[in-house]
Amino acid sequence: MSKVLVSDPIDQAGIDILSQVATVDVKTGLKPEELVQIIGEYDALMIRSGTRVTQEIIEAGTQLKIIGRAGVGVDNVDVPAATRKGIVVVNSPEGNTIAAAEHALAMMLSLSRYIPDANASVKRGEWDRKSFIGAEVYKKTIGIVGLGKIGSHVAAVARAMGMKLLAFDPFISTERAEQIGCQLVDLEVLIQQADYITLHIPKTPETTHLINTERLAKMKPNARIINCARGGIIDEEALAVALREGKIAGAALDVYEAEPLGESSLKSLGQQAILTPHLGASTTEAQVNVAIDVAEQIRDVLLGLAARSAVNIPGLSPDVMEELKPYMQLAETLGKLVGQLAGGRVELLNVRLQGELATNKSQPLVVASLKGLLYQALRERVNYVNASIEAKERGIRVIETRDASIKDYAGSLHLEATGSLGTHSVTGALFGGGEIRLTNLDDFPINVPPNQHMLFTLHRDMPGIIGKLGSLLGSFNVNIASMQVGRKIIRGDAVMVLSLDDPLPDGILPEIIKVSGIRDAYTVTL
Ligand SMILES: NC(=O)c1ccc[n+]([C@@H]2O[C@H](COP(=O)([O-])OP(=O)(O)OC[C@H]3O[C@@H](n4cnc5c(N)ncnc54)[C@H](O)[C@@H]3O)[C@@H](O)[C@H]2O)c1
Ligand SMILES: O=C(O)CC[C@@H](O)C(=O)O
Repeated sequence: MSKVLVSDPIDQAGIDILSQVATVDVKTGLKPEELVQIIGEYDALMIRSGTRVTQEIIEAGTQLKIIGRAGVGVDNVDVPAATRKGIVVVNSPEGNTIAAAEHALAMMLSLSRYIPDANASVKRGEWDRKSFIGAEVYKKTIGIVGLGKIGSHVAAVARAMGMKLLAFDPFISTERAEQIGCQLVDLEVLIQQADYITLHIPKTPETTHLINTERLAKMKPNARIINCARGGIIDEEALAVALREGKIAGAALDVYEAEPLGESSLKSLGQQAILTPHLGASTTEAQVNVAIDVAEQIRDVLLGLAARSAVNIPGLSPDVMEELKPYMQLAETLGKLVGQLAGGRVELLNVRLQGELATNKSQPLVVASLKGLLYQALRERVNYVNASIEAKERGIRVIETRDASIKDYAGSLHLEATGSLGTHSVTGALFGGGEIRLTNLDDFPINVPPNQHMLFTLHRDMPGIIGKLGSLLGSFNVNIASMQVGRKIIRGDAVMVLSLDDPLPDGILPEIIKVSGIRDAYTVTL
């Protein structure tokens, strides 16, 4: 019989499902070294946010087939390490949506009416009605940063409470925002106009310290900010200073840069700060939802079936998967690339299967392309199961075409996306050993393997440009790993594709565009 280790507190409903097919050991509060010691016995590991599943634990898990995260965020799992070992990582993308949204709303009302402090004062035996004069949310402006599942539910409730709704989400169409009743605005506008700012975004390099000293300084003095998303999106030190100096009126946090929250200047603040210990998902309903959702997937995988919400491996039957896997990776890579070239707000994605590939089933490749396209917005929350629904909800129109007559390579995949930066296209094929090659960019022939950090320029094919760009990158200490020019005619328009060893530093892109002959430049992280 299979063995499952449950290393965080999980609702009994989940344990009951696992027990149908496995021996279940519940061992919570294990130290990392203890987990490393015992994980080798188990076929599956089920966790919440308390267990950090590091590469070391994954390496020691020689029998592991699946890691189940009873919740949304898989930021406590080394997903690339699990993927390398063929371990499926599953989550529950929606099980705690309502719980987290309601916690954010509860925080907003608690901040407005000083409920935690008023409650404490009565319990101390006081009857102080003067110190807790609150503010109404009715007719106030709420600024929602991140209009995904949780942000949308917050919007619906806030709207019903008579609030004016602003939202910032660079990956959501204006139409979708309007459907939800939100006016889509720039982050800076939201920051300056909102009375309440609530964050519902993933933590990514772009969102880390999104709320910093400068942005806090631009908020209204009566502004109140709520973070029930991820710690580190707000710079906690900067927030404590802004609250202490009265630059903003209040903050409610459920998540922290380091959890549990240790020494922190936030703790010494008065009623303008409300702190909860990562309780967003802590409702009976949400815990039952996520436990069932994830336990069912662990059970299915242990029975040899597909998982419905795998973060890293699609829920296709093994034979289809085996055949399509290299092309799925190609599609995902091209999706990531074209999504960034077209700008976040993609409206249209055209997926064309070419040559021999045209005879294949297109649906898995379309899904993989969408998963890549949405990765920047949704990170680990987008998977092969929800990619199509997420795209639909974001108003992304998908067109699938096939052209068996295009035979530049045995089989190739062409993606064209239209977004806020215009229309861009990229084609890719698989070379010997399944190696991915980018073979065309915006109709210019190229032949380059994808790289984690890439720079693309559109320029006039004339002497000196390559040298100038190389020197400029050198002056910013950026090392070029490889460079290729694609052109249709000599001294006409051309594209340059550079693979870089390092990410491009902030502020360099405008400098690149200033180089005489360069018309446009795009940076991409794969
Ligand atoms: N406190 C808790 O216990 C708890 C519980 C559940 C979820 N969460 C967290 O809440 C957050 C939102 O979850 P969700 O289920 O709504 O996710 P979601 O994927 O449905 O929505 C996230 C939204 O953020 C947008 N986004 C991405 N990058 C952005 C950026 N740079 N600027 C603005 N918007 C951006 C995306 O387009 C998307 O619409 C996540 O961080 C999740 O981990 C916390
Ligand atoms: O397990 C928890 O309670 C945290 C849940 C939440 O942060 C999530 O990512 O789903």
